[in-house]
Amino acid sequence: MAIEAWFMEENDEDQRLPHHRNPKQFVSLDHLADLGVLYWKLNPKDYENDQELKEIRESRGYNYMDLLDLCPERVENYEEKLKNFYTEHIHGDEEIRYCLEGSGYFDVRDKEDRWIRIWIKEGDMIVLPAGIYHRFTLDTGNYVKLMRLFVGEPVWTAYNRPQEHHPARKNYINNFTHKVGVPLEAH
Ligand SMILES: CSCCC(=O)C(=O)O
Ligand SMILES: [Fe+2]
Repeated sequence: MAIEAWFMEENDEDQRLPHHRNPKQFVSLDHLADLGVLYWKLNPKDYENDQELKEIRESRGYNYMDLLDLCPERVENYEEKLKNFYTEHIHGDEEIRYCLEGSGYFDVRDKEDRWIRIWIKEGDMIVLPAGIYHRFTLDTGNYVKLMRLFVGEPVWTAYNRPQEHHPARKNYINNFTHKVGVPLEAH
């Protein structure tokens, strides 16, 4: 099954809960693609020899790779990292994550500044475009193992909102939000 995403109910409940609206309001992959969010379903079992992953990495130039095993025993400053992950931010580059085990939520802002919650599970790979406001939390399963990919030397710097003057933000706005409904000839 494809990935699930939905509009979030914003309230003070535990961030690890699903935060569905009532009734549930799901978001399609097309809607995510409109925001510049890319998605692939891959086979996580033998990721070291996966031809499909290899092809994605080659075609998009993702030559850097490491693994993030998100549990207190394996991550320094675990609590602080989790807190930073859930603070709304952007990056100067794409954020590319491939879920090998466990699950978690990537929240992204849509064009009307609503939160969309994207549920990442084993085999889900997503790319968040540079400049999109986002955050991440574990779900109630409390564990995820992610592959992180990057073009060249990785830069993980997070710029917390507001960042309206950041070049990556301006670029994102130009590419993904301004041109909605405008015919191609008009550009
Ligand atoms: C746990 S990876 C996702 C968190 C995030 O947004 C980031 O690392 O910048
Ligand atoms: Fe991020």
